[in-house]
Amino acid sequence: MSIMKKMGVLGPLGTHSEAAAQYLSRLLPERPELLVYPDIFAVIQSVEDGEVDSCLVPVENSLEGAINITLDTLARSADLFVASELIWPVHNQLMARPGTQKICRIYSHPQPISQCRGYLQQHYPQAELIKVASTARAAEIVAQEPRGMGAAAICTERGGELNGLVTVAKEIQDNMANATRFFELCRVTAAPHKPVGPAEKMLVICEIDGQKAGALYDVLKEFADRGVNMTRIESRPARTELGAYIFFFDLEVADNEAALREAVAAVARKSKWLKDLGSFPVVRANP
Ligand SMILES: O=C(O)C(=O)Cc1ccccc1
Repeated sequence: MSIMKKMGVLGPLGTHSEAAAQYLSRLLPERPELLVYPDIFAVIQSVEDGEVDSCLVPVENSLEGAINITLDTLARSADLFVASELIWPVHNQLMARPGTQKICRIYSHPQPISQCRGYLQQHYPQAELIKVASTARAAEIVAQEPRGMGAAAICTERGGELNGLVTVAKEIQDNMANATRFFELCRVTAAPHKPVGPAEKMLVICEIDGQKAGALYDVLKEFADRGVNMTRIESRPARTELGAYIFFFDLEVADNEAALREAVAAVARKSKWLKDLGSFPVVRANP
């Protein structure tokens, strides 16, 4: 009998992350059991600690940009690779306890609060916006608040329903093309599962000497000279000193394996350190 694989996600039940993980898990060779954690740092830690075999964490949203906690944790981790990327459409609902009259406090994860900024300014300009660890946690808090306090959550329909909330307004994100990229992360030391498709992208993280003129240009030139297409660049403070930065490069994997390998090796020589987080397939969800 094989032991069931485990996948960590941001909880409690009913988050966008859980919905995305349910979708991805159906495509995997072995469907994992989902385990929920209270914040993204704890989710990634659970893979590093071997409590779970993998995790699914958000990395970037089409309206709001990078999810810094994921990038910072990936930069510091020595032990993880990206097994797949999932592009997940995000639908935000405004939900409250039945009978809620005047909404004056709105809870959610920081990303949906930003994704719905236009709607909130138009309909609830006076409401206090309260950022919590996840959308499902927001629904839980609203369910526990005394009646008549005017609390609402921006959450998934399932997150609200699991907590007895009803929909006040549907699809309140400012742009209907709102999507989030998630990474499925696994431990390098664990046996990898069969990839869900051919490799499309590669993630490389490195620290470049911020004091040297043209240092970033020199690195980008290594990709450009070899015709390697960079699909994303992101930077985060290295957290060592002011002005030191870590760069995240998404590179396209095509029929360019040798060129890609050479470019990454050349960039490694120009970096303080470089980590190859692997080449991975991209799943575009159509739930
Ligand atoms: O809070 C959630 O539901 C999450 O899973 C985090 C999140 C928030 C917004 C977009 C994608 C993931």
